[in-house]
Amino acid sequence: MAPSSNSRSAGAVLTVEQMAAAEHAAMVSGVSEWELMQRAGEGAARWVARMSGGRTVSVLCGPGNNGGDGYVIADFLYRSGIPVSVVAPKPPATDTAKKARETCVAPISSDGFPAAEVYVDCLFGYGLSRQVEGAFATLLEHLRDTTGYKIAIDVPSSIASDTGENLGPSLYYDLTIALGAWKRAHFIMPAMAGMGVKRLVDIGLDIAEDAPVLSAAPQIEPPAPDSHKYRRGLLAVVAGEMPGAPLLAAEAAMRSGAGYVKLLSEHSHPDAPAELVVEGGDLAATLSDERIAAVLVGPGLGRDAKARGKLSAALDAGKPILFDADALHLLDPALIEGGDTSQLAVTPHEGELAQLCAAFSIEGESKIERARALHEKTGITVLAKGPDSILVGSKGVRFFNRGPSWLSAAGTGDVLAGIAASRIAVHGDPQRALEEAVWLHSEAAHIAGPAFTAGELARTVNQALECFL
Ligand SMILES: NC(=O)C1=CN([C@@H]2O[C@H](COP(=O)(O)OP(=O)(O)OC[C@H]3O[C@@H](n4cnc5c(N)ncnc54)[C@H](O)[C@@H]3O)[C@@H](O)[C@H]2O)[C@@H](O)CC1
Ligand SMILES: [K+]
Repeated sequence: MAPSSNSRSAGAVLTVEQMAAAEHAAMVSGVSEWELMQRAGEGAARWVARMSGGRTVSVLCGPGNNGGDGYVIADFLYRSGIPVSVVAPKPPATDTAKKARETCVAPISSDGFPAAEVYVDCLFGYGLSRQVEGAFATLLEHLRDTTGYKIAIDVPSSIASDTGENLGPSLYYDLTIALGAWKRAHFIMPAMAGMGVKRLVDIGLDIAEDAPVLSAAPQIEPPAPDSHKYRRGLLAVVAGEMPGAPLLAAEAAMRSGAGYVKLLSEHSHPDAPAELVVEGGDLAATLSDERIAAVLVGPGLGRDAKARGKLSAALDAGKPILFDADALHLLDPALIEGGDTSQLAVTPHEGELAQLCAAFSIEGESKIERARALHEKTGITVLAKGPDSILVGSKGVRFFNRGPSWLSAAGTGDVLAGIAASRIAVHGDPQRALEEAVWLHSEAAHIAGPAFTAGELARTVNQALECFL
């Protein structure tokens, strides 16, 4: 029953089409759908058994193979001595689910909603294709209103796997057990917020290595023993009209690994910390310093002709650049034409991503499609940030788990930009830097506790670094 050891499904985040193709490939290679369902059902049942701790379990089964998994789970639990029953408003519609029901020794009823302490939702998986109605909707409403421990198998039964769209009664689960591979909905808001803890059951699928994946925690290298401030990375933060945002970014950057952070500004900054070097003068001349390893431009920049001139000077310097905030409203095809875009990165939120897509004539139905199209058209590494961040670069697509919701505060985007730019200055790899930045930002928020300010968050990043050394 155990999947083969050369399974390559770990971390992949698939569409329904990719999932069906992976399962089809397994069947072509000689693994039957029944065998896959056994692996999925038994793997999920082991989690359910562990979480139920002897409490009564009710399994809700739908007509497709998600329901089939439900019968396998119920059968496994029953044979393990756990008190379990099944509710299935309709009989199975697939041969494999029929076989699972015929094999299941747990008691099965077609109506009612049994009182239980643990509920396992197997009404619909990635085959959900329309609004949930009738008896299935009634079951989900009961499930929503009960106080029991709720487990979704593969995906919550009213959530569309590719888009995260809600197609029925909306409810919160304590645990969601993905089967074979993650689906996009597992990392799309607001669907992700209703899934509770997420776990993945490997069923031995062989998945293309370039498939999008869930980001794994980075390993951050401490400075080499012979490091000095320039070798550790000199970051230039280009300031503009508003002083606060670049200062926040610089505060975070100083605590994210760069050996030296300079604020390039024509204003005086009496509030700047003593460790931050503030440098005026001609921007193009200053940026020509070959010791500068990376440039951050955008926070507090402004959006007028002068700001555009600064953007242009930064691009002419030919360094790795991170563009954020106002810079994302100024970037266009003419500005980047002829440059090496592989060393450029952007960190747009939803609105800024829409702005970039308009500027670069890009269409896409979802955030991932827009981010991917922007990267493919420009070569720029794109972190579409938010509670459901998606990173697209030359190494492919990375999804992330949700960070603390306390991050929804003014200035936290400037902190993220500072961290990411600092990491670029350290090693020069924009995709790796952005991935590290998402983790550091999120971990810093955990450390900072509730209701932190952006400044407090920026001053916590060095503590977050310690978690990844
Ligand atoms: N195909 C495979 O090889 C495997 C599939 N597995 C399971 O199979 C699931 C996918 O199975 P299916 O493709 O059969 O799909 P589902 O079980 O998700 O449900 C699809 C069935 O429900 C019907 N349906 C869709 N939306 C409906 C709605 N709103 N109201 C009423 N009926 C609706 C469809 O017509 C179809 O009969 C996965 O999520 C996973 O749980 C696992 O057993 C692993 C192996
Ligand atoms: K389900």
